Amino acid sequence: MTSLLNEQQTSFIPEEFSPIRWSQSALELLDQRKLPAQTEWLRFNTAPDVAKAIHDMVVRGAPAIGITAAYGVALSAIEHQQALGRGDTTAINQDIEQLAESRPTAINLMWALNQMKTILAAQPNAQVIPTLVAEAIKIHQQDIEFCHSIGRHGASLIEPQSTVYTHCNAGALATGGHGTALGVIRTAFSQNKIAQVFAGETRPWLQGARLTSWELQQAGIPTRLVTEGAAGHTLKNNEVQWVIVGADRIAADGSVANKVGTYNLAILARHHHCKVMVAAPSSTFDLTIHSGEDIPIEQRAEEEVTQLQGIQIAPEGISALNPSFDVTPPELIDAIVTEQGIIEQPDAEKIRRHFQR
Ligand SMILES: CSC[C@@H](O)[C@@H](O)C(=O)COP(=O)(O)O
Repeated sequence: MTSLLNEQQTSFIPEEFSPIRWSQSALELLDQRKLPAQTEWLRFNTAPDVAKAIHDMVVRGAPAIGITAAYGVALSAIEHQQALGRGDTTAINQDIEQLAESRPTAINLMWALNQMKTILAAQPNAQVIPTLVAEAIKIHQQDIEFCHSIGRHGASLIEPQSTVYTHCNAGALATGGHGTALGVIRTAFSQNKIAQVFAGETRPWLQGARLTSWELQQAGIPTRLVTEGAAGHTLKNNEVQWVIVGADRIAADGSVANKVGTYNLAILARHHHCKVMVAAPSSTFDLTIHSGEDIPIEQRAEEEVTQLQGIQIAPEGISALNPSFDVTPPELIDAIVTEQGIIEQPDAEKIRRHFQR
Protein backbone atom coordinates (compact mmCIF):
# COMPACT_ATOMS: atom_id res chain seq x y z
CA MET A 1 0.00 0.00 0.00
CA THR A 2 2.76 2.44 0.92
CA SER A 3 5.25 1.45 -1.80
CA LEU A 4 4.94 4.99 -3.17
CA LEU A 5 6.88 6.28 -0.17
CA ASN A 6 10.66 6.54 -0.26
CA GLU A 7 12.77 5.71 2.79
CA GLN A 8 12.76 9.29 4.09
CA GLN A 9 8.97 9.36 4.04
CA THR A 10 8.33 6.14 5.94
CA SER A 11 9.70 7.44 9.26
CA PHE A 12 10.37 10.73 11.01
CA ILE A 13 11.56 10.44 14.58
CA PRO A 14 12.94 13.81 15.72
CA GLU A 15 16.36 13.87 17.34
CA GLU A 16 15.07 15.72 20.39
CA PHE A 17 12.11 14.59 22.45
CA SER A 18 8.75 14.78 20.69
CA PRO A 19 5.39 13.29 21.74
CA ILE A 20 4.72 12.44 18.05
CA ARG A 21 6.57 9.95 15.81
CA TRP A 22 6.00 8.85 12.23
CA SER A 23 7.26 5.32 12.22
CA GLN A 24 7.10 2.84 9.35
CA SER A 25 4.17 4.66 7.75
CA ALA A 26 2.13 4.79 10.95
CA LEU A 27 1.61 7.47 13.58
CA GLU A 28 2.82 6.95 17.13
CA LEU A 29 1.63 9.17 19.97
CA LEU A 30 2.84 9.27 23.55
CA ASP A 31 -0.31 8.73 25.62
CA GLN A 32 -0.33 11.95 27.67
CA ARG A 33 -3.28 10.79 29.77
CA LYS A 34 -0.97 8.29 31.47
CA LEU A 35 1.95 10.63 32.21
CA PRO A 36 3.94 10.88 34.39
CA ALA A 37 3.17 7.44 35.86
CA GLN A 38 3.49 5.54 32.58
CA THR A 39 5.28 6.19 29.31
CA GLU A 40 3.15 4.40 26.75
CA TRP A 41 3.22 4.93 22.99
CA LEU A 42 0.08 4.17 20.97
CA ARG A 43 0.17 3.34 17.25
CA PHE A 44 -2.43 4.65 14.76
CA ASN A 45 -3.21 3.60 11.19
CA THR A 46 -6.48 5.41 10.45
CA ALA A 47 -7.66 9.02 10.57
CA PRO A 48 -10.84 8.32 12.62
CA ASP A 49 -8.68 6.73 15.32
CA VAL A 50 -6.41 9.77 15.22
CA ALA A 51 -9.43 12.11 15.54
CA LYS A 52 -10.60 10.15 18.58
CA ALA A 53 -7.11 10.31 20.11
CA ILE A 54 -7.12 14.11 19.72
CA HIS A 55 -10.58 14.40 21.26
CA ASP A 56 -9.69 12.04 24.11
CA MET A 57 -6.50 13.99 24.97
CA VAL A 58 -3.98 11.27 24.08
CA VAL A 59 -2.27 14.20 22.40
CA ARG A 60 -3.07 17.81 23.28
CA GLY A 61 -1.64 21.30 22.95
CA ALA A 62 -2.45 23.35 19.86
CA PRO A 63 0.69 22.79 17.73
CA ALA A 64 0.83 19.07 18.62
CA ILE A 65 -2.81 18.65 17.62
CA GLY A 66 -2.10 20.31 14.25
CA ILE A 67 0.89 18.06 13.54
CA THR A 68 -1.10 14.98 14.55
CA ALA A 69 -4.00 15.93 12.28
CA ALA A 70 -1.61 16.41 9.34
CA TYR A 71 -0.30 12.86 9.84
CA GLY A 72 -3.96 11.78 10.15
CA VAL A 73 -4.62 13.05 6.61
CA ALA A 74 -1.53 11.20 5.36
CA LEU A 75 -2.87 7.99 6.97
CA SER A 76 -6.25 8.57 5.35
CA ALA A 77 -4.66 8.93 1.91
CA ILE A 78 -2.67 5.72 2.45
CA GLU A 79 -5.82 3.85 3.58
CA HIS A 80 -7.89 5.14 0.66
CA GLN A 81 -5.20 4.76 -1.97
CA GLN A 82 -7.43 2.76 -4.33
CA ALA A 83 -10.23 5.34 -4.37
CA LEU A 84 -7.59 8.05 -4.72
CA GLY A 85 -6.29 6.16 -7.77
CA ARG A 86 -9.74 6.73 -9.34
CA GLY A 87 -9.61 10.42 -8.42
CA ASP A 88 -12.16 9.87 -5.63
CA THR A 89 -11.27 11.91 -2.53
CA THR A 90 -14.65 11.54 -0.76
CA ALA A 91 -13.42 9.28 2.05
CA ILE A 92 -10.33 11.43 2.68
CA ASN A 93 -12.42 14.59 2.81
CA GLN A 94 -14.76 12.91 5.31
CA ASP A 95 -11.74 12.01 7.44
CA ILE A 96 -10.53 15.62 7.24
CA GLU A 97 -13.97 16.78 8.47
CA GLN A 98 -13.79 14.37 11.38
CA LEU A 99 -10.27 15.52 12.29
CA ALA A 100 -11.41 19.17 12.13
CA GLU A 101 -14.22 18.46 14.60
CA SER A 102 -11.99 16.70 17.14
CA ARG A 103 -11.19 19.94 19.04
CA PRO A 104 -12.74 23.29 18.10
CA THR A 105 -10.57 26.00 19.70
CA ALA A 106 -7.00 25.24 18.61
CA ILE A 107 -6.70 26.91 15.21
CA ASN A 108 -3.41 25.10 14.49
CA LEU A 109 -5.58 22.05 13.79
CA MET A 110 -7.52 23.84 11.04
CA TRP A 111 -4.31 25.46 9.76
CA ALA A 112 -2.58 22.09 9.33
CA LEU A 113 -5.66 20.52 7.74
CA ASN A 114 -5.88 23.41 5.26
CA GLN A 115 -2.26 22.85 4.23
CA MET A 116 -3.06 19.18 3.58
CA LYS A 117 -6.36 19.96 1.82
CA THR A 118 -4.64 22.35 -0.60
CA ILE A 119 -2.13 19.67 -1.58
CA LEU A 120 -4.86 17.05 -2.02
CA ALA A 121 -7.00 19.38 -4.14
CA ALA A 122 -4.06 20.19 -6.43
CA GLN A 123 -3.28 16.52 -7.11
CA PRO A 124 -6.29 14.26 -6.42
CA ASN A 125 -4.61 10.98 -7.36
CA ALA A 126 -2.44 8.33 -5.69
CA GLN A 127 0.77 10.19 -6.55
CA VAL A 128 -0.22 12.77 -3.90
CA ILE A 129 0.47 10.32 -1.06
CA PRO A 130 4.24 10.96 -0.80
CA THR A 131 3.60 14.71 -1.03
CA LEU A 132 1.08 14.54 1.82
CA VAL A 133 3.43 12.49 4.00
CA ALA A 134 6.30 14.87 3.23
CA GLU A 135 4.08 17.84 4.14
CA ALA A 136 3.11 16.31 7.51
CA ILE A 137 6.79 15.67 8.27
CA LYS A 138 7.61 19.24 7.23
CA ILE A 139 4.90 20.67 9.52
CA HIS A 140 6.34 18.57 12.37
CA GLN A 141 9.96 19.51 11.69
CA GLN A 142 9.14 23.17 11.21
CA ASP A 143 7.22 23.34 14.46
CA ILE A 144 10.32 22.21 16.38
CA GLU A 145 12.42 24.86 14.62
CA PHE A 146 9.78 27.51 15.31
CA CYS A 147 9.71 26.60 19.01
CA HIS A 148 13.47 27.15 19.21
CA SER A 149 13.07 30.58 17.56
CA ILE A 150 10.20 31.43 19.93
CA GLY A 151 12.46 30.34 22.80
CA ARG A 152 15.25 32.67 21.69
CA HIS A 153 12.96 35.66 21.14
CA GLY A 154 11.08 35.13 24.40
CA ALA A 155 14.26 34.61 26.44
CA SER A 156 15.58 37.97 25.23
CA LEU A 157 12.82 39.62 27.32
CA ILE A 158 13.82 37.83 30.52
CA GLU A 159 16.28 39.29 33.04
CA PRO A 160 18.78 37.11 34.95
CA GLN A 161 17.50 35.57 38.21
CA SER A 162 13.88 35.73 37.13
CA THR A 163 10.98 33.86 38.63
CA VAL A 164 8.25 32.94 36.16
CA TYR A 165 4.80 31.38 36.39
CA THR A 166 3.35 29.09 33.72
CA HIS A 167 -0.06 27.53 33.24
CA CYS A 168 -1.22 24.28 31.65
CA ASN A 169 1.45 22.68 29.46
CA ALA A 170 2.92 24.53 26.52
CA GLY A 171 6.02 22.38 26.45
CA ALA A 172 7.59 19.75 24.21
CA LEU A 173 4.51 17.62 24.92
CA ALA A 174 2.22 20.27 23.43
CA THR A 175 4.27 20.86 20.28
CA GLY A 176 6.54 19.02 17.84
CA GLY A 177 9.22 19.37 20.53
CA HIS A 178 10.90 21.96 22.83
CA GLY A 179 7.68 23.88 23.50
CA THR A 180 6.44 27.45 23.20
CA ALA A 181 6.07 28.85 26.76
CA LEU A 182 8.39 26.11 28.03
CA GLY A 183 10.62 26.74 25.00
CA VAL A 184 11.09 30.28 26.32
CA ILE A 185 11.72 28.95 29.84
CA ARG A 186 14.14 26.25 28.60
CA THR A 187 16.12 28.76 26.53
CA ALA A 188 16.14 31.37 29.30
CA PHE A 189 17.28 28.70 31.79
CA SER A 190 20.14 27.71 29.47
CA GLN A 191 21.17 31.39 29.62
CA ASN A 192 21.11 31.31 33.44
CA LYS A 193 18.14 33.63 33.60
CA ILE A 194 15.62 31.44 35.43
CA ALA A 195 15.84 31.07 39.21
CA GLN A 196 12.41 29.53 39.77
CA VAL A 197 9.33 28.39 37.87
CA PHE A 198 5.87 28.15 39.39
CA ALA A 199 3.61 25.73 37.53
CA GLY A 200 -0.16 25.94 38.02
CA GLU A 201 -1.71 22.49 38.38
CA THR A 202 -4.45 23.17 35.77
CA ARG A 203 -7.71 21.48 36.64
CA PRO A 204 -9.38 19.38 35.38
CA TRP A 205 -6.77 17.59 33.23
CA LEU A 206 -3.84 18.56 35.47
CA GLN A 207 -1.52 19.37 32.58
CA GLY A 208 0.56 21.53 34.95
CA ALA A 209 0.83 18.90 37.66
CA ARG A 210 1.32 15.89 35.39
CA LEU A 211 3.08 17.26 32.31
CA THR A 212 4.77 20.62 32.94
CA SER A 213 6.26 19.52 36.28
CA TRP A 214 7.51 16.35 34.59
CA GLU A 215 9.09 18.20 31.68
CA LEU A 216 10.72 20.86 33.86
CA GLN A 217 11.97 18.32 36.36
CA GLN A 218 13.59 16.32 33.56
CA ALA A 219 15.22 19.51 32.30
CA GLY A 220 16.60 20.21 35.80
CA ILE A 221 14.73 23.53 36.04
CA PRO A 222 13.75 24.47 39.64
CA THR A 223 9.97 24.13 39.72
CA ARG A 224 7.25 24.44 42.32
CA LEU A 225 3.78 23.21 41.64
CA VAL A 226 0.90 25.36 42.92
CA THR A 227 -2.84 24.88 42.94
CA GLU A 228 -4.93 27.24 40.81
CA GLY A 229 -6.37 28.84 43.93
CA ALA A 230 -2.86 29.68 45.13
CA ALA A 231 -2.03 31.79 42.07
CA GLY A 232 -2.98 35.13 43.66
CA HIS A 233 -1.14 34.33 46.88
CA THR A 234 1.90 33.20 44.90
CA LEU A 235 2.07 36.34 42.77
CA LYS A 236 1.51 38.53 45.81
CA ASN A 237 4.19 36.95 47.96
CA ASN A 238 6.91 36.24 45.43
CA GLU A 239 8.72 38.48 43.01
CA VAL A 240 7.37 36.93 39.81
CA GLN A 241 8.57 38.82 36.73
CA TRP A 242 6.65 36.99 34.03
CA VAL A 243 3.58 34.82 33.55
CA ILE A 244 4.46 32.83 30.40
CA VAL A 245 1.77 30.85 28.60
CA GLY A 246 0.97 29.36 25.21
CA ALA A 247 -2.13 29.93 23.08
CA ASP A 248 -4.75 27.97 21.18
CA ARG A 249 -5.95 30.82 19.01
CA ILE A 250 -5.03 34.49 18.73
CA ALA A 251 -7.53 36.85 17.10
CA ALA A 252 -6.55 39.75 14.83
CA ASP A 253 -6.86 42.22 17.75
CA GLY A 254 -4.44 40.21 19.94
CA SER A 255 -7.06 38.48 22.12
CA VAL A 256 -5.65 35.15 23.25
CA ALA A 257 -7.61 31.94 23.80
CA ASN A 258 -5.65 29.60 26.03
CA LYS A 259 -6.29 27.06 28.76
CA VAL A 260 -9.06 28.19 31.09
CA GLY A 261 -7.50 30.06 34.00
CA THR A 262 -5.14 32.10 31.80
CA TYR A 263 -7.51 35.07 32.00
CA ASN A 264 -7.57 34.88 35.82
CA LEU A 265 -3.77 34.82 35.85
CA ALA A 266 -3.52 37.80 33.51
CA ILE A 267 -5.77 39.85 35.80
CA LEU A 268 -3.76 38.80 38.85
CA ALA A 269 -0.52 39.56 37.03
CA ARG A 270 -1.66 43.09 36.22
CA HIS A 271 -2.60 43.69 39.86
CA HIS A 272 0.80 42.46 41.04
CA HIS A 273 2.90 44.30 38.39
CA CYS A 274 3.96 41.06 36.78
CA LYS A 275 4.20 40.92 32.97
CA VAL A 276 2.36 38.47 30.73
CA MET A 277 4.03 36.78 27.77
CA VAL A 278 2.15 34.63 25.25
CA ALA A 279 4.39 32.35 23.20
CA ALA A 280 2.94 30.83 20.03
CA PRO A 281 3.85 30.04 16.42
CA SER A 282 2.23 32.10 13.67
CA SER A 283 -0.08 29.15 12.87
CA THR A 284 -1.89 30.00 16.15
CA PHE A 285 -3.12 33.33 14.74
CA ASP A 286 -6.56 33.44 13.21
CA LEU A 287 -6.63 36.77 11.43
CA THR A 288 -10.13 36.04 10.11
CA ILE A 289 -11.42 36.53 13.65
CA HIS A 290 -11.46 40.17 14.64
CA SER A 291 -11.96 39.89 18.37
CA GLY A 292 -11.80 37.36 21.15
CA GLU A 293 -15.58 37.15 21.40
CA ASP A 294 -15.67 35.25 18.10
CA ILE A 295 -13.28 32.51 19.20
CA PRO A 296 -15.20 29.23 19.72
CA ILE A 297 -14.62 27.90 23.21
CA GLU A 298 -14.58 24.14 23.61
CA GLN A 299 -17.01 22.90 26.27
CA ARG A 300 -15.98 19.50 27.57
CA ALA A 301 -17.85 16.80 29.47
CA GLU A 302 -19.18 17.65 32.94
CA GLU A 303 -17.61 14.45 34.30
CA GLU A 304 -14.17 16.00 33.85
CA VAL A 305 -15.14 18.37 36.68
CA THR A 306 -17.33 16.13 38.84
CA GLN A 307 -14.74 13.35 38.76
CA LEU A 308 -11.01 13.31 39.36
CA GLN A 309 -9.29 10.80 37.10
CA GLY A 310 -12.41 8.66 36.98
CA ILE A 311 -13.29 8.92 40.69
CA GLN A 312 -16.51 10.76 41.56
CA ILE A 313 -15.69 13.73 43.83
CA ALA A 314 -18.89 15.80 43.54
CA PRO A 315 -22.39 14.68 44.54
CA GLU A 316 -24.08 12.48 41.92
CA GLY A 317 -26.34 14.53 39.66
CA ILE A 318 -24.63 17.88 40.25
CA SER A 319 -24.31 19.97 37.11
CA ALA A 320 -20.92 21.39 36.11
CA LEU A 321 -19.63 23.94 33.63
CA ASN A 322 -16.44 22.92 31.88
CA PRO A 323 -15.08 25.46 29.38
CA SER A 324 -11.67 24.23 28.29
CA PHE A 325 -10.35 27.68 27.34
CA ASP A 326 -10.85 31.34 28.14
CA VAL A 327 -9.96 34.53 26.32
CA THR A 328 -7.50 37.12 27.62
CA PRO A 329 -7.90 40.60 26.10
CA PRO A 330 -4.82 42.19 24.51
CA GLU A 331 -4.67 44.99 27.07
CA LEU A 332 -3.64 42.42 29.71
CA ILE A 333 -0.82 41.04 27.54
CA ASP A 334 2.67 42.59 27.53
CA ALA A 335 4.17 40.56 24.71
CA ILE A 336 3.20 37.98 22.13
CA VAL A 337 6.24 36.08 20.92
CA THR A 338 6.22 34.17 17.64
CA GLU A 339 8.98 32.50 15.62
CA GLN A 340 9.23 35.79 13.72
CA GLY A 341 9.84 38.03 16.72
CA ILE A 342 8.11 39.95 19.49
CA ILE A 343 4.90 41.99 19.45
CA GLU A 344 4.98 44.23 22.53
CA GLN A 345 1.69 45.60 23.89
CA PRO A 346 -0.16 43.82 21.05
CA ASP A 347 -2.98 45.40 19.08
CA ALA A 348 -4.52 44.86 15.63
CA GLU A 349 -2.13 47.23 13.87
CA LYS A 350 1.03 45.75 15.42
CA ILE A 351 -0.13 42.22 14.60
CA ARG A 352 -0.86 43.20 11.00
CA ARG A 353 2.62 44.71 10.67
CA HIS A 354 4.26 41.69 12.32
CA PHE A 355 2.98 39.44 9.56
CA GLN A 356 3.62 41.89 6.73
CA ARG A 357 7.38 41.94 7.20
C1 LIG B 1 1.94 25.08 22.97
S1 LIG B 1 0.46 24.58 23.57
C2 LIG B 1 -0.59 25.98 23.71
C3 LIG B 1 -1.92 25.65 24.24
O1 LIG B 1 -2.50 24.67 23.43
C4 LIG B 1 -1.87 25.21 25.70
O2 LIG B 1 -1.48 26.29 26.49
C5 LIG B 1 -3.22 24.70 26.12
O3 LIG B 1 -4.08 25.44 26.51
C6 LIG B 1 -3.46 23.25 25.94
O4 LIG B 1 -4.74 22.85 26.26
P1 LIG B 1 -5.12 21.32 26.13
O5 LIG B 1 -6.55 21.25 26.53
O6 LIG B 1 -4.20 20.57 27.03
O7 LIG B 1 -4.93 20.96 24.68
